[in-house]
Order: sequence, then structure tokens, then C-alpha cells
Amino acid sequence: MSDDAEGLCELCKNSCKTKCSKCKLVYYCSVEHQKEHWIEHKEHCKSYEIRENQTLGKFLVAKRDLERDEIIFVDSPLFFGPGPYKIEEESPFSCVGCSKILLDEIRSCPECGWPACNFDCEGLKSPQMHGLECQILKLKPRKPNESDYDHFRFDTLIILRALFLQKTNKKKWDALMNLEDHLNDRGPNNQIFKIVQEKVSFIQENFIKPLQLFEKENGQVILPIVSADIMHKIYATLDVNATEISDPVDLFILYPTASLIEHNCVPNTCQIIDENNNGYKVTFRAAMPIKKGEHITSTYTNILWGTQERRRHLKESKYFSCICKRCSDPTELGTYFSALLCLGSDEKPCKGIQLPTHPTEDNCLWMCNQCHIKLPNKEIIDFVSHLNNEVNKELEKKPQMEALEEFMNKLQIFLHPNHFLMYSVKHSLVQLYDVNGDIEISNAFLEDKMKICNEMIQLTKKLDPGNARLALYLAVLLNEQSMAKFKVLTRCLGSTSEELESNKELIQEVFSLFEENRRVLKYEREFEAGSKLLQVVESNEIKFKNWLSEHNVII
Ligand SMILES: C[S@@+](CC[C@H](N)C(=O)[O-])C[C@H]1O[C@@H](n2cnc3c(N)ncnc32)[C@H](O)[C@@H]1O
Repeated sequence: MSDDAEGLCELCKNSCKTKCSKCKLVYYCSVEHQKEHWIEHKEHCKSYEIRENQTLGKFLVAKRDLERDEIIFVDSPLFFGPGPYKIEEESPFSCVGCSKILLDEIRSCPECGWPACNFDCEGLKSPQMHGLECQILKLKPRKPNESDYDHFRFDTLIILRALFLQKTNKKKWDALMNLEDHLNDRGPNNQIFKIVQEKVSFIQENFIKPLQLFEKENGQVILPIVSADIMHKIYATLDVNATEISDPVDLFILYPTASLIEHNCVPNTCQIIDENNNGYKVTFRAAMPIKKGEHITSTYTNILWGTQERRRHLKESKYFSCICKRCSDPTELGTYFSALLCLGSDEKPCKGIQLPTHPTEDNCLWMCNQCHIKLPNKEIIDFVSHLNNEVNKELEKKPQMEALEEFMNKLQIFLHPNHFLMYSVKHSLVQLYDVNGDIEISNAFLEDKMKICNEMIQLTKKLDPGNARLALYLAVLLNEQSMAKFKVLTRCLGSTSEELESNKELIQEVFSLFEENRRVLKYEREFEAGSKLLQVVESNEIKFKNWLSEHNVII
């Protein structure tokens, strides 16, 4: 890449203008000099660097300004496998070789007998998948009356795959051993330690003991390090660092570089995992411009939860207290995503807003911004958790529009219109406000729909300005808004071309919404839900264009 700046060629130190196109940080006077210098430069050819401090441990920082959408890095897994906690007797088995769900005929690995999609599935031989663990699995005798689910313990596979790294890839093993594990936070008395201990005992009894017997009989050591401690460490490392995917299969994937990215409740990167025969490589892109020196962040929690819920989840699962800008601000960056309405008292009714006084302090008081009445945190937590259950129950019923509207009206007595529970109800509701159905709808109805869509669009953009996590949510809203505005056009205008011409602004707005939606779905289109939604958006756009041309509107 060339720009106006000049620098010295990394090899010959002559002045030149061409930069390394990958890291864009160093200059080369010629392709030859770049090639010659590659072995030395390779290690540093990155647009980020790893730093470390007391609070965060290791983290990534931009070495130069990064543009929105720019790829920051592509990471290959250290290893991956079925989730280590899941044993669901009702769910179908997946192939031990390629992880494909086995819905039809179940075949078996010819060596160990574990479920497989086909005898010649490539994953059965692959050392990253089943190739190595097979030699241990086949040593486990099947007990009389043991059910398939008790015998084929898919939850243990990922631990065996991790243990094999000590043998097959020292660099990956060292990387695994060096990741944060928070083992000190998982003392013998806590719940997670007990759950893991049960699994470790199972692995030791059923796989390690037979393995060690085999090793003794054959005078060879297959796996030198197999202690309970090392297994606890692997479980803990997975809990803190692994990326979980559930579609199309449930997998835990551990990445060496992605594991170092720090958490932020407003992430500045988005990640895409390539699930198509590419060994689950992950690509991290800048979701917004990132300035040189800024931290590169991702999110470990659900950004559609309120601050209390996110912080509790992070504390329990990742062992740290988030103090990001969103968590530190009682209004959550002006979104009021956790705000409640103050009811005041019989004598003094109040229409103020209840907010946490110090959101990053556990158990802080909540205070009304008008009457200043204070409420204990516990009371708020219990109340919101009760409402949360009610919302889940209501949405599970897949209610009709009127029922959901009634439910929302009850909720809005207590909750700020932007509260996260209102968000999930309204997001469902706007999709039920059907503008193209058989029932004739009123103008007021259309106005309501557009108002809610607009508020929700603005709110979603504030919560996730880079579309790093909420692209699908935003795309649904943009689509609903475009269809509502389209309906308005068909309504408020007659069918003469002059009348339509006079409403060019609205036509332009509909086009802008379609265009924005295609941008928002740019990366989501790779996945089933995103590609389906994009098809809907594109077909709506065609309908709109056809309608315009039927009415002789020149765009
Ligand atoms: C996936 S690891 C990230 C890499 C880790 N910092 C390391 O040194 O290996 C997650 C851990 O990093 C730390 N961490 C990440 N984001 C943080 C944040 N925003 N505030 C405090 N600690 C954070 C926590 O210890 C967390 O459990």
C-alpha cells in the first residue's frame, strides 16, 4: 500500500513510500527486499500488540489507527470439541469425527465404536479431531447395562484433545498452559470445582487408568501429564477463555490470540467463525475506527442485559468486575437500559426515574432523580428478576399482538421505556404490527409502529455502535421500519405521479433503510439467520421498486 508518507526500507534503509500491505507499519523499497526481510518481520507483522498490566492481565492494543471493517487478525484454534458440561440424553449424538449432528443412520468409528457419520469420515483419522483420542476411547470397556449416553461421554472429549497437545504440538500446549485460568478463584469448596472434580474422576477412572495399564504393558508413555490438577486447569482455562458456538453444533473452541482480547460492554470488534471446513478459524475485524494505542475489545456477556445482570455474569463466569464506561454510568450511556420508574407513594406520587447511585458497587442504593427516594439494591434485583421471569413466560407463549401489547402496557407502569425487558417485548411487538396483512390498519397504528421502530433503532445503535453483536436485532427493526414507511407512501399519496414526486423525501428514506440494512447484514449473510433476513430485505426492496415503477416514479 502506498500513501504520501515516506519511510526507510526495513532492509536497505533507503527512502521509499511503499508500506507492508498487511501491518501497514513498515516500509520496503521493493518486493525483493520485502521477501528477503519477511523471516525477521513476520513476528512483528501485526496491527496490534500484546500488553500486560495488573488489572487486565494480557490485553491487545492497536499499534496504528485501524479503519472500520479492517481485519485485525485471523486466529486458528489450539483445539476444539463438544462442550465439556453438556450431557443431554434427549439430544442426538454428533459424529465423533466431524461433529455433525447424527439425525439419520448412526454409524460407528471402526476402531473405538463411538458414533460417527460414516466409517470413512475424515475427522476419524484427523489428529485435531478423533485421530488420537480414539486410542484411549477404545480402551474403555463398556459396562453391562450402561446406556449409550453413559458410555459415549462426549463431554470428556475436549479434555482428552487438550491433553494430547503435550504430545503433538508443544507450542500449542505451552500456549494453553499460559492462558489465564483463575484457578485460585475456584477453591475446593465451590460449586464449579465440585462439578469439575466429578468429571475429572470419571476421566481418570474410565480413560486414564486403562491408558496407564496399556502404557505399562507396552512399555511406552502416550500421555505423560494426566494429573487431576492438570485437568482442573484445562477445565478452568476453557471456562475463562473458550468461545462457545451452538449452531450448527455445540462446540467449545480455544484460540490463542482471541483469548487475550479484553472484555468491554461496548465492544470495538466483531468476530466471525468460519464453520465451513476451515477448522473454525476466527476473523476479528474492527467494528468501528480504533485509534492507535486504544485497547482492542470484545464482549464476554450479553449486551442486551442490564448492568447488574452483565456484571454478575462476568464476575461469576470470568472472575472480574467490569468497570467499562457503560457499567460505570448509571444511565448506561444515556440508554436508561436498567432504569425503573419511580412510583413514589400514595401521598406523593412521582414520575421520576430510579437509577443505581454507584452501578459498579455491588449492593449500591437506587435513587429517584426527582423525589430522591432511595431503594435497596436487593429489592430492585428481586423485582427485576420477577419481571424477567414473567417476560420469558409471556414471550414463550408466542402471544398475539393484542395480548403482548396489553402485557407491555402493564410493564411500562414500572419500567423505563428503554429498560432491557421492554426492549425484548417491544422487539417482538414491532414484528407483530403487521402492515401488509389482510386487516386494514389505521394511520395511528402505522404511526405507533414507526415511532417504536425509530426509538428501538436509536437505542440499538447506542448499545452497539459497531454492530458487533446486535446486527440481526437492528436489521429486523430497519426492515420493519422500511415496510411501515412503504405503507405510509401507499397511503398518504394518491397514485398520480405528481403526488408521488412530491414525496421524494419519504421514498429516499425507504431506500436509505434498505441500503443501511444491507450494510448491517454484510457479515451476517454468511450465516443462516442473516442470509434469510437479507433475502427478505432484498425481496422487500424489489417490491418497493416495482411499486414505484408501476406508479411511474422515476428514482
Ligand atoms: C479471556 S481472558 C483475557 C486474557 C487475560 N487477560 C490473560 O492475561 O490471559 C479473560 C480474563 O482477562 C481479564 N479481563 C478481561 N477483560 C477484563 C476487564 N474489562 N476488566 C478486568 N479484567 C478483565 C479477567 O481476568 C478475565 O477473566
